Amino acid sequence: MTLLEVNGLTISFTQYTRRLRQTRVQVLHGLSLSIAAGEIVAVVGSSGSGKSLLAHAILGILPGNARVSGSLRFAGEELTAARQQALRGREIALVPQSVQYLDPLMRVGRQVRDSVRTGDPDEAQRSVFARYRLKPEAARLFPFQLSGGMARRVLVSTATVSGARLVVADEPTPGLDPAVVMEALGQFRELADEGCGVMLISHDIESALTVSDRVAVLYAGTVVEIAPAADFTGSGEGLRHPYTQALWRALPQNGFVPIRGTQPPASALPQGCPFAPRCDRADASCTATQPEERELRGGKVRCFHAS
Ligand SMILES: Nc1ncnc2c1ncn2[C@@H]1O[C@H](COP(=O)(O)OP(=O)(O)OP(=O)(O)O)[C@@H](O)[C@H]1O
Ligand code: NI
Repeated sequence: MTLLEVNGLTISFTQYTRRLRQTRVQVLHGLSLSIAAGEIVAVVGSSGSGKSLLAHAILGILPGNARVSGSLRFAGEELTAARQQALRGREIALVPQSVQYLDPLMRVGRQVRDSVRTGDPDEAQRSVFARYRLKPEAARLFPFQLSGGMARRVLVSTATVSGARLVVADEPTPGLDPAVVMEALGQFRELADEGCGVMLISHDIESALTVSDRVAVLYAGTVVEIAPAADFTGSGEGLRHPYTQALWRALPQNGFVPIRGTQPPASALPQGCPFAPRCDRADASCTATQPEERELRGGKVRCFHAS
């Protein structure tokens, strides 16, 4: 069953120039993806590609100056602002990037109990702490007293007790102990195996692949490819988009081949394909027009040349 459907999501911000003139900068462009119950979809892409904006749009927590178009559907019904508010922290939960999202002045046990939607909050908090190997005494700690690993467990506890059907996990802060990252990923896999849909936002394609079913690759504010995780193998010949292949080949075990150039900023996008300036296969059609998204070999791609 499709839990989440994002269709043609476009987001722009009003910005003021020095002379107080208003300009609009479009930061997400016609972004589409879906997540089924029981599935982990990794959303990967470099800094500034639009991952967090996508998450915030789904949760309905974009800043007030954002203008949004396109459609969001949850369990077959349109996600209006009112419905987002009703479902947030209940059917749709965010696992934020860091403990900074917890209330610094409230003991973490209380914060987890406050997220419980059905049943006895004390019992639910005790059992979720046991499930994630948090000692009962940890409930009395404040966020600043947690180690990185404990913090991740508390954050995932909050989402778990909420009974959410869709979990949107923004990547753990880079620099987190690899063992802690693997543990957090395992917890998301468990939630998906219990029937949740999980959006796993990550910089780190390699670790995300260990638990994901499909991967959506973001570049300069749009999805350039959606691929089954199994396509990330060998020299990447099963992948569809040159950027995805370049990301794959940039990994140490695949030869560390660097990608030349940088992702263009939202305020200075090229007219055609945003990846064209960095792409070996780009020709005149690529620099003239932005490719539409199309289906290819069980995935999706935005590239004229992919076959
Ligand atoms: N409130 C805002 N006003 C204007 N532009 C914004 C705002 N929030 C984000 N942006 C821009 O939107 C783009 C996407 O930002 P986003 O935070 O989604 O990136 P990201 O992929 O999550 O990056 P990171 O990996 O660094 O977290 C960036 O170019 C950013 O500058
Ligand atoms: Ni982000």
